[in-house]
Amino acid sequence: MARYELVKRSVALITLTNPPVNSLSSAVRHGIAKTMDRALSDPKVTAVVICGENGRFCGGADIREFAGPMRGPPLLPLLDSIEAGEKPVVAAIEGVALGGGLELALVCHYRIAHSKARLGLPEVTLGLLPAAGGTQRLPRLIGIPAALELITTGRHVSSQEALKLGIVDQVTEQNVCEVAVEFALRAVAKPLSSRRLSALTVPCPPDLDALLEAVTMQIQKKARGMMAPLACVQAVRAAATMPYSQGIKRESELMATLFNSGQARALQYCFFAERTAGKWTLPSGAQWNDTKPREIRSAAVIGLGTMGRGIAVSLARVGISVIAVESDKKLMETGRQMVIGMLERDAKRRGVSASLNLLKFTLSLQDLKDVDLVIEAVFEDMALKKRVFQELSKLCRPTTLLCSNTSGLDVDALAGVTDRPQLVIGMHFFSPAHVMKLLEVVCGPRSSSETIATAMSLGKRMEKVSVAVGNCPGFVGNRMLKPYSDQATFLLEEGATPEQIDKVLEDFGFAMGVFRMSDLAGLDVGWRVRKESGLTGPDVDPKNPPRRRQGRKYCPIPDMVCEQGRFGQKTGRGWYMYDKPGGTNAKPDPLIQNLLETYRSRYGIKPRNITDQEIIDRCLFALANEGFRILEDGIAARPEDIDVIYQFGYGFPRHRGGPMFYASMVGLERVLERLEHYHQAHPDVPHLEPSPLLKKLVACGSPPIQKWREHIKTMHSHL
Ligand SMILES: CCCCCCCCCCCCC[C@H](O)CC(=O)SCCNC(=O)CCNC(=O)[C@H](O)C(C)(C)COP(=O)(O)OP(=O)(O)OC[C@H]1O[C@@H](n2cnc3c(N)ncnc32)[C@H](O)[C@@H]1OP(=O)(O)O
Repeated sequence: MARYELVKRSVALITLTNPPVNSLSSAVRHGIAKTMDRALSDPKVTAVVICGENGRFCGGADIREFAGPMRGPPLLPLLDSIEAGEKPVVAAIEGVALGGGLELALVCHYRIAHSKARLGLPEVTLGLLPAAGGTQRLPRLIGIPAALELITTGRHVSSQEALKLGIVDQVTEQNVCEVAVEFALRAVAKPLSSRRLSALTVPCPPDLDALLEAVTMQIQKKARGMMAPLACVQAVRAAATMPYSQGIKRESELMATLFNSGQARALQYCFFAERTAGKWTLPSGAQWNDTKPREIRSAAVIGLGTMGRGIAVSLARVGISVIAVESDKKLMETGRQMVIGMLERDAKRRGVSASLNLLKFTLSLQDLKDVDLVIEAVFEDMALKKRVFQELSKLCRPTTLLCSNTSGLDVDALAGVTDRPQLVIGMHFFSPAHVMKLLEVVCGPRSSSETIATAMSLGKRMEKVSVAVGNCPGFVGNRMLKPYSDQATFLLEEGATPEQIDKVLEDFGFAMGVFRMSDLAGLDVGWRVRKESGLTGPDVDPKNPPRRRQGRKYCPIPDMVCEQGRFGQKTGRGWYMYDKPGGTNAKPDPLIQNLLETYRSRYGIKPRNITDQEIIDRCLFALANEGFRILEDGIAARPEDIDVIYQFGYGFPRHRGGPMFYASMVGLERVLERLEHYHQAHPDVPHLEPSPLLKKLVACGSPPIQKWREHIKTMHSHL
């Protein structure tokens, strides 16, 4: 796990060998301890270079080890002993030096980085802090303000920025090990005392308290409810105000409070969930690592509404030539200007030139005959989409992939009107598509494995987190949204207000509460869907009992809000009021309060005091319950996929893991008991009836989330 070689007769070259990222597992720590002892005790050795195999210095502590008992040499004393050694040690940083990897580099007396390397202390993103001396050494090296920013955000820096900040001593484009060995030879005669960071005094800004206060306030606003960034601030404060020996104790104490916290577990779960999500398998056995995706050089986007524009930008900025189609000249011109503006702003932010030459705008579908892939993003209307797919099927060459950006319609029905159902797939982007990281890849029963591989790989190329899901109304994300938002509107009937519910959900950590989100998305979208499905509007049978539709409970309040022309932010009124149409500053509206009071008195509902806990339980357990049904229906392959979708598509707080992880943390027995309780109180709400899978898991002793799949295995997969 650490290879030892003697090079240039007197330099010990220690290579970490733990692919893929050379993480500091117990075996690697053991290897470092052994090889360092050998180097320090061999009189032939005058200097040491530490590097990592396969072009990566070190990706930090082995995160998988955090879940079990700690074995092997502890990292902190091991690193302290490297720094204290009497022979110069040089870190040769290639690829990454992250977390414990950078902490290892910081105890080396010199650091040489390759020009393409990235460095950082990302522990905060895992709910932790850099607890192998990072919070004490980095401020001593680069000062409090810069260290505070890097440690509290977990941001990676390029080697060029690291050089400017003073983190590394030299950046090279050559072989970094060879450069480091030469450097080490030159360092042999030089004194080491000034190179031991723990012995340096911290350059302390005069306004330390004001700085720490400002950063704390920023964190409370941006990373609401998260413990780790605040603990990082306290650790850096210790570096500024205490000698190293005390600061390091404070660092360990703060780490101890974070280490076993639910937030750390959730964030580490998210780290692995995100990586697992891309690994799809079909019932046929075809899977992500044995199916070659097609190369996509050219694409077309049909429809230049909000979604189409964002999709066109996402494609063009990764070098794919795009033909954008609109049906009307005026709409096409507006779309063209918007896409060009978005692409230019995006390029400016990234410091690259905008790839405007890759864009073409047209009114004719005929222009699409030679593209590799088409993404349809027209209005959410099945008849219209079918017409488009029929035309595409006639026009495009037989090998062109046909994708739909539908947010919930039947992808297989679209496949059915084409001559190539195996090349049809859903690519469900989230709005705004050039910003949101999530892509649901909706696999129809006839989508071929090559088509799935191509859509997944295209998602990755567009820097999306892509999740393969099965085909059912609403797929995963929007299907789960219904029970969640239904609970919120039922709570309005019973006595809650939109602002109360939103505050509870936002305090839980959601980026936006359900009503604010609905105002942003536009209330008319759901209204149209409800009208089309006969839940509201003129087609509803007047004999239908009030507040019941299709044999179950129905809350007409959202329809009543829409009937008043209140469609959300775009009309300046929705669940809230805004300064103007398009405004974003939501204020409670007395008219909504009146509407709710009138509604309750019309139906004889006596409003009651609803607790925050009830709001959380009913909204989130209904959400997770549908997630269990999605798992048993085989629409998502694993709970991790659902959680990734909710985090990246619906603003679920990452430090809570996602709806399924949250349910597992609360305890499945409690989720089951609460659902049973609420279903008893509302027997006409089927979404509250506990799913068979939830019951089965509880009956099996509530296994950890990573084991749920074993209980779903026998069920049918729709992927
Ligand atoms: C009361 C009790 C008190 C107890 C106190 C206990 C004290 C314990 C003391 C600990 C000392 C602290 C040490 C340190 O401060 C803590 C850390 O270092 S935490 C780790 C910090 N590092 C990171 O966050 C980096 C994470 N990795 C990445 O960002 C990326 O993987 C990468 C390195 C940039 C590479 O990216 P890619 O090339 O895209 O590759 P992947 O991301 O797909 O990864 C490939 C593969 O590797 C797995 N992996 C990556 N990093 C780690 C890791 N650090 N540990 C384990 N595994 C890792 C990843 O999951 C992928 O696996 P695969 O999917 O292929 O199975």
